[in-house]
Amino acid sequence: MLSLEIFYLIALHLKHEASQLSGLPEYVKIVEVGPRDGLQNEKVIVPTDIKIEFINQLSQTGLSVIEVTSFVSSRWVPQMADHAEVMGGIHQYPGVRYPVLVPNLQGLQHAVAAGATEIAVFGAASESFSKKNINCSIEESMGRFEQVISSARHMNIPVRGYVSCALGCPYEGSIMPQKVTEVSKRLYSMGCYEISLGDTVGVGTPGSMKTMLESVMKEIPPGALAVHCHDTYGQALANILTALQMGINVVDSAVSGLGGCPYAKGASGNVATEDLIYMLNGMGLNTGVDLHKVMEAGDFICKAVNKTTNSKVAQASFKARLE
Ligand SMILES: CC(C)(COP(=O)([O-])OP(=O)([O-])OC[C@H]1O[C@@H](n2cnc3c(N)ncnc32)[C@H](O)[C@@H]1OP(=O)([O-])[O-])[C@@H](O)C(=O)NCCC(=O)NCCSC(=O)C[C@@](C)(O)CC(=O)[O-]
Repeated sequence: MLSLEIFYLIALHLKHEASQLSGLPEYVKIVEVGPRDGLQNEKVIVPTDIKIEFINQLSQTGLSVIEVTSFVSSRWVPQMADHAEVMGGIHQYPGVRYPVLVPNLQGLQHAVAAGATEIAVFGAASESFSKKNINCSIEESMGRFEQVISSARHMNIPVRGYVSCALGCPYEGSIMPQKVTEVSKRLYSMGCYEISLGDTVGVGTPGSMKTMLESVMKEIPPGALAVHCHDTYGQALANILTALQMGINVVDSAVSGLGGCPYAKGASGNVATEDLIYMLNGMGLNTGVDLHKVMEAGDFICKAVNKTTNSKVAQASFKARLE
């Protein structure tokens, strides 16, 4: 029988077993995307006060970046229609940044009016996905992002850039690493401080991750890259470890493994933040995030949306508590 104490002793033991893997960063920054990516795909509209409470709980876990909502069309993503209320309603804790997704100038204006001080634009390495997700070609999206990034820079608003379908597309299948590199390079050249490479459908493996990163890193330093792995095929942690070994130290994740893009059918949630922290703790890598508090926030949102957690760590801990 595995008691809760034993569960934590194992976690602690793993933590003290300092990393024998070479080339890993000492600190890994986690970008929590649960309130945005995690909830955007939920069919039932989550009440605004639940979203606010969820974000406030996450803010007290040690996370330094929490992506809170997206200023997209509510006709396209109804779940994010309360973006202004969420942005205005959360308690902004010192030391925590609260970026929001913005697809165009209209989104930027609304985000700024609601109090956002950091944004992310989101492009894709797949032509079909770009059309399905933001209703324009890659080339058109680059024109829009140029306007958004230039306006944001005038307001001293840092901009992150996403590149979806970095390891595969739900409509086109495999995507050439050169295409991922080209789109990433353009966003980086426009002024994005960081490029988050999204395995939108979660089809990548450590092999394809390595090949893709080798290509992208010819143009962008690892310090300006992040990975964003959905876990559809159970490869997310292995893919993340590959990225860490290649010098990347920013990883996106969602509490309880919530998430998915409404325009990427068949994709499951993001890598669970709890599972990511457990792995990093076990390798002796610092995140500054309290696993227990993250599990509590995960428990809160899962109960609120009537879901079972996708986090293996949360499941194991819950089971241990029952025994
Ligand atoms: C980009 C658009 C708006 C184009 O949508 P469109 O229909 O082509 O827009 P439009 O410019 O033709 O305007 C049509 C209407 O939309 C309105 N509109 C126009 N812009 C906005 C805005 N910003 N906010 C609110 N409303 C807006 C505009 O005012 C107008 O309203 P109307 O006159 O008909 O009443 C639409 O396609 C859209 O909102 N797409 C967002 C899709 C989305 O949010 N997907 C999920 C996020 S991406 C993701 O999850 C992947 C990621 C980032 O996690 C990484 C990974 O996993 O790979």
